[in-house]
Amino acid sequence: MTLQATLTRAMPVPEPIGSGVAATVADDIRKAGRLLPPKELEDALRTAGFARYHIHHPFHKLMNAGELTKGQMQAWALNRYCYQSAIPKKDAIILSRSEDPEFRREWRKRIADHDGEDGAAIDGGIKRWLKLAEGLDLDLQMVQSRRYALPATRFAVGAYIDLVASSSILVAVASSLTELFSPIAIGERVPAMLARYAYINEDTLSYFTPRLHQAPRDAEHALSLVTRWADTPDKQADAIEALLAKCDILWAMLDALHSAYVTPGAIPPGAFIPPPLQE
Ligand SMILES: O=C(O)c1cc(C(=O)O)c2c(n1)C(=O)C(=O)c1cc(C(=O)O)[nH]c1-2
Repeated sequence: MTLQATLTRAMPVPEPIGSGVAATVADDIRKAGRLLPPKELEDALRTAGFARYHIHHPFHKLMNAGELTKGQMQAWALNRYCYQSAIPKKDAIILSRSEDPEFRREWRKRIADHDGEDGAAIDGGIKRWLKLAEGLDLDLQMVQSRRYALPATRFAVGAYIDLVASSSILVAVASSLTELFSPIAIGERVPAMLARYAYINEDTLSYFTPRLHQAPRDAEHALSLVTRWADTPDKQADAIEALLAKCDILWAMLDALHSAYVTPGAIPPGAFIPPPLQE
């Protein structure tokens, strides 16, 4: 099935809700000291997380509206490579923190998804992301060096690594729950990119095809663990706050892109400079 066909069967997009709800739900749980039943915790995570998800960011809205220049699209791909390449490292940290072989067996699939398998015979997400970068005419060595990423991108990615390394394993796992929403983001982004940017084709976007089944598989696993492990009101609040912290990390990366590449004259010294006259 083509990527486009897969996406036409994608899930409906929920309406965003006020972010005030997201900000207070963890506090309310802590204050009330009432343990939510698993289904209510799941609903709270979904509602609070989606309200703060990067799908609502102005940079994503510009992208989906077909309003990014090619240089801005390149900046997005180059910066997001930093995130993509850090994902298997943060998953290795999470693996290393568990004593449970069953947990590790399931979680290590995430590393294979990004690093590839069978001596790289099966491409992983990192290689597929580079294919996207190549399709956007970026120099791959420049992308892989990560040297030209924005300072805030590097700080945001570092914050994700620090979060999973320094918190409880519950918080580390809960922080991955933005994956509940990534199929919605991909479902909007891919058809928009194919329709609105002449230089982008399905081959360039092949990164996203496996994500449409990997992300729901991973999110369901993480959600079942979080709803089981969060067995006190404080742990439930910790899980919600972890998801919101991760939303902030994703949001900060897009803030950085918007500030550097949409505002004229704001590219930080040393960061990627789009070639002139690219539209
Ligand atoms: O395209 C997106 O909007 C998007 C979002 C996210 C996310 O929400 O964290 C991930 C991805 N993609 C993705 O491709 C991916 O591999 C991934 C791993 C993780 C994670 O936190 O473990 N998030 C995401």
